[in-house]
Amino acid sequence: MNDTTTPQRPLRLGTRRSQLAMAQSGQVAEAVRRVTGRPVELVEITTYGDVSREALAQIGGTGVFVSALRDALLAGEIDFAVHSLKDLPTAQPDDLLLAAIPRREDPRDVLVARDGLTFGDLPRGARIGTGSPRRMAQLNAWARSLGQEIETVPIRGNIDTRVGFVESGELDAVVLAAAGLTRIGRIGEATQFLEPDQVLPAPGQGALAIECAVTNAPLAAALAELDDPHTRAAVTAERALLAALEAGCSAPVGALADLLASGQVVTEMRLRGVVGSTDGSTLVQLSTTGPVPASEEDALALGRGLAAEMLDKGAAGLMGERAL
Ligand SMILES: NCc1[nH]cc(CCC(=O)O)c1CC(=O)O
Repeated sequence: MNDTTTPQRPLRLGTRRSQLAMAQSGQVAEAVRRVTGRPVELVEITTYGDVSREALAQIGGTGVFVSALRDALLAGEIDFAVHSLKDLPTAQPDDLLLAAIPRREDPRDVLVARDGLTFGDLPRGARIGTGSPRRMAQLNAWARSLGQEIETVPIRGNIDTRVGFVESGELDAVVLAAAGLTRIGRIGEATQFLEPDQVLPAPGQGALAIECAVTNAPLAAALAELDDPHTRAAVTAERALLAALEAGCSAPVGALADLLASGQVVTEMRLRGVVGSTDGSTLVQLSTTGPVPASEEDALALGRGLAAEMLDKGAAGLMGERAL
């Protein structure tokens, strides 16, 4: 066990500087202190995604927020890093390990609209800000189904910036992840939680991933105490669906796995997936249920199976689109 005679050096947690990254790193740091009994210090790292003014979709690849943290891990400059799971590319590098995926926050998207409005109350021609093709596709499809007219406006920036477009009156509403607002203490500004039947979240949304080098087995073992197996199974299925569609984080793909229960007893896992054209004219939306995955392979198979059905229904033709 711990050697109590020599003081242990702090564990170094690499984090981006944004308010959201600092909030989630702070929360994980506290949990890691609890399970390891060691001090944890935050090491700030600037990523390309933080400094680039290009639209994310134009930078192209997934993981722009992630690579600088991973470089620091591999260089031994930090001991572990915390990522928003939905920002992680689906392919895991061999030399890095997702040591823990803690229990996830509410995975839903929320609307932050002026004057406390909900989606159905928005006036004709309302301008809704989002840079995400997934959100655009589903918001436009939802509006069509209600006979409503909206305009989706591509924006990016941190949470402050995006909510700021509503406060300034430039936009009628923006759509954000509930989890991000919750982590920075601003979920009270949401005017509506968007139900997954209307807007499926991004694969992995609301979940965090705690990553360390595969070579650091003692740390990986300690971090594993923070893992939530149901969250891990769910996000593994969601990300397998994304990978099998050969889509990246800027693709118009939503996915959500959840547990179905009969009384208190968890019976099955349900996986829902959607891919659509950004104008909302076409959506391929499917759902499947199966036994709660007992292994990573089972979870991968659930996601791949649904992706195959979606491809059968024409999903591939909807994936070429890029935001902006
Ligand atoms: N794409 C940016 C991003 N990455 C993670 C979150 C916060 C929510 C989460 O942890 O899933 C957000 C903000 C948002 O989508 O509103």
